[in-house]
Amino acid sequence: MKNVEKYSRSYFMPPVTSRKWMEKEYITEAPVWCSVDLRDGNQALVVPLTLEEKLEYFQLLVKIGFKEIEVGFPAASETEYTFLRTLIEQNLIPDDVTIQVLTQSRDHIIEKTFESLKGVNKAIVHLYNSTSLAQRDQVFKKSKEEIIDIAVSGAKLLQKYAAATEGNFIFQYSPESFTGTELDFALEICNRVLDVWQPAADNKVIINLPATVSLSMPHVYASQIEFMSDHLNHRENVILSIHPHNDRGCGVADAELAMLAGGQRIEGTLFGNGERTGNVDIVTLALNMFSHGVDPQLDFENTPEIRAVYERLTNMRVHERHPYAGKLVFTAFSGSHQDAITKGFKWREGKESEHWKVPYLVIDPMDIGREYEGDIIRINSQSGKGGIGYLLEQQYSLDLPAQMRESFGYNVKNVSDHLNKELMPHEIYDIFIDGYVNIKTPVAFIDYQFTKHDDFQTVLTICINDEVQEITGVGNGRLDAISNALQTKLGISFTDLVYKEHAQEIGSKSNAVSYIGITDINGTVNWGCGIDADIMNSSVKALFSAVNNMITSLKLPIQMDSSLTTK
Ligand SMILES: CC(=O)SCCNC(=O)CCNC(=O)[C@H](O)C(C)(C)COP(=O)(O)OP(=O)(O)OC[C@H]1O[C@@H](n2cnc3c(N)ncnc32)[C@H](O)[C@@H]1OP(=O)(O)O
Ligand SMILES: CC(C)C(=O)C(=O)O
Repeated sequence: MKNVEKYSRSYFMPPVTSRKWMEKEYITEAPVWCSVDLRDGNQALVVPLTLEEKLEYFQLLVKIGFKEIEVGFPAASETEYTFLRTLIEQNLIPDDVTIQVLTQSRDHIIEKTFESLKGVNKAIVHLYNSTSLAQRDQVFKKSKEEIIDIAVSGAKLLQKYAAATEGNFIFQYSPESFTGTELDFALEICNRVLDVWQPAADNKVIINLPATVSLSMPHVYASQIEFMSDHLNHRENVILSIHPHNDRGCGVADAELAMLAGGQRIEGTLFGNGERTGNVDIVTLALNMFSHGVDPQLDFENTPEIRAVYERLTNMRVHERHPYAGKLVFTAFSGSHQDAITKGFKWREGKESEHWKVPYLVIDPMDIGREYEGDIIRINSQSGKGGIGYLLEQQYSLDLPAQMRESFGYNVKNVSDHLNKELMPHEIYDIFIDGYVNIKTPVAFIDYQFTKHDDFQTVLTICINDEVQEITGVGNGRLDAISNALQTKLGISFTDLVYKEHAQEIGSKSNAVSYIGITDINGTVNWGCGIDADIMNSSVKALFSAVNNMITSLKLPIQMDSSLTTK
């Protein structure tokens, strides 16, 4: 790459080693979740949400189970202000939900923020100012002490306005651009704010350490969080919150490691909407926990519905590969994956109380509102017999013999390859019906009669080229008698009959399904299937289908025996 010398690492390692988080294996309990969809998410949209959209989105967040929701930046615009007033005046905030509002450290903005909160029962007031070296030098052009003054004066203003406003207020401070801030300075500014607020057991304060811009690998952020957690004043009365963004594609990893490192609360959004590459995705974080058997305390049992509401309101799209929620994330097109998944499902039958272990599926898609049909096995030229057979079985109650699945699987793949498209279940069904079921050309089955002495004797009525004929045969069973009649009278030969049958229940209809494979003179197995209300008819139709497929594929001339009688 040209210009690589332009870049270097612009984050700060903690002055002392902070790596205890490494010894922990996984997250054992849900953090306090705070949705910032309506603030950080909203401020990143091409067109921010309208009042009505914000109200609907708020209801969605409440339904999912968020107990803390940052509802906006009330001093930012009339919509933001009116939204908050609507929530309060129309009593739309459930008792167990605390709303949060964001403010800069400027007197008139804080004043307006408290004005917007009048009548609220309880709220978190979130104060921020930027602390990074880059912002101090380039944006604020202020010394460290002057930046601390902004934070401390804001902290005092929050106290002043809170004292003059009815309601319970929890204070939160964010050293914005924390990840670009020297750790000892970040610690100093947070401690100076804490010293103003004097948190207590019944008056805890939130310190939120954002990866406003993600600048490092996740282990660095985790060490930064652990350092802060270990050194903050009043730590026992501080709720340590984290707020990762996704600039390096590591938002989820940042959040997970930071939780191991002492983060008790997470600010993020649904599907990772938010500034630039977005905030951390709470759906992924919560379902990652769920996949480890830890209850995330949020309800994502219907992700397709949540995704639909989110997409409609934000006008953003959830990517097909988005963890858990993307349209294709549980879908296997490839043969070996389909084979393992379908075998995994079979293996699990009767063992539903055991932990989930189906290969390739981190969780059971059904647990989050996905469907087995259409969501898991889909067919194209990369697919194999396992998946194709599974679809026929699940959707059409057709349980092909193993060897037939293989042969049919190659046929279906070829069709998909030549058409260069995915095949829907009904198309696969049509290929099966057209190619294997009750095949009537060149030889159509019409009727049979049997008599039994030592052997079975049959008089078989068939039709070739619109001519109805009767032929006879003898065998040690009914099917054997028919098979012999066809071979001797039509001048064809085959061996090794493979046979399978089962009942097919579709709706109120019940049919017998038979599958027959015959081996031709070249050693190739030719398959046929018969479907009929009567089981014997289904077997005979299966045999005729297999024979017809063999005649067609070998281009055999049918030689009628002179002893045939024409009806
Ligand atoms: C990382 C984040 O997501 S932080 C949240 C960002 N979100 C938003 O900004 C969305 C809502 N914001 C707004 O609508 C507007 O910015 C308002 C209404 C808050 C303020 O508007 P304005 O005063 O017109 O403009 P603006 O935000 O550009 O103000 C910049 C000024 O505030 C100062 N400033 C910026 N942030 C802060 C802060 N947190 N505390 C104190 N001062 C600040 C800047 O240094 C600058 O000062 P200057 O005028 O002396 O140069
Ligand atoms: C206001 C702060 C927490 C923020 O949104 C960020 O730093 O990304």
